[in-house]
Amino acid sequence: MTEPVLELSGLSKSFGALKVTDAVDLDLRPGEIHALIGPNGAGKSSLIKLVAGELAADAGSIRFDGREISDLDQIERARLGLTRTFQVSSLIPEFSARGNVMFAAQARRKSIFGFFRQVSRDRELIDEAMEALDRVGLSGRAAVRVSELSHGEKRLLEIAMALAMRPRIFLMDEPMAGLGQEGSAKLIGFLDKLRTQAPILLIEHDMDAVFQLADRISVLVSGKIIARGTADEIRNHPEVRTAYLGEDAA
Ligand SMILES: Nc1ncnc2c1ncn2[C@@H]1O[C@H](COP(=O)(O)OP(=O)(O)OP(=O)(O)O)[C@@H](O)[C@H]1O
Repeated sequence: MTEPVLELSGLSKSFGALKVTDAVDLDLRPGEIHALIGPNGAGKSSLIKLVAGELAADAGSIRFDGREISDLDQIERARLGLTRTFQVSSLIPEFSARGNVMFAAQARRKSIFGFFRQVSRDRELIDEAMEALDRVGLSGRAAVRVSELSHGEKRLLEIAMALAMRPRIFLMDEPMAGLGQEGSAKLIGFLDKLRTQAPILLIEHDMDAVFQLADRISVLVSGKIIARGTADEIRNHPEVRTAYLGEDAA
């Protein structure tokens, strides 16, 4: 079997008395989409933050490309290609779509951000940004200010920014949120192709998207993985139907 790119074992994190991550084992293999689902407050975002280095684990290990990375900070992990997809809230509204992607491309080069004027003259960064925008179908909107983009376009821009970071894996926290039917369908098609570039750990509440995309699904409840399997296995899993899918599974 192919070696996992990311491997978590016994990962644990508490906030005071609240165990948000409880001895979690999880891996991500090349080419796959591994979805992490669970009710609100189950600890999904916290798990992604632990992997990205935004939170420090209390116990357990995180191996990336076979290397233990628990001691590395967020920036060091980003340099290895382990980054969380940018959030709409982290976009710079007064800059163009292209300007935002250029920032991401520059961050990858480890420079401290510096002045945007300098960045904007860098031909290579412009080309990289345009290529990433083109991949998500936004090249026609490159010069448009972020504040003038639609919500769906902003979500695609986050992915373009992630692409510019040249990640080894994608960590995505609810990429479908706020997208209409058309936007979701477009993004599902895109993520389906994106997995061949880098595997995706996907947190998503849109179960149609999860069932369409995920090779494996892990179900997190109160910080613990209670089930793992293919879409069919999870759909028919009695404990998952009760704990999470509820009436949707009926
Ligand atoms: N920094 C923090 N300090 C204290 N408690 C926190 C902190 N971050 C998260 N929590 C708590 O940890 C629990 C898990 O939160 P988390 O955001 O990881 O859940 P989630 O599964 O992503 O939820 P949702 O689906 O609603 O986004 C929640 O009860 C939350 O209030």
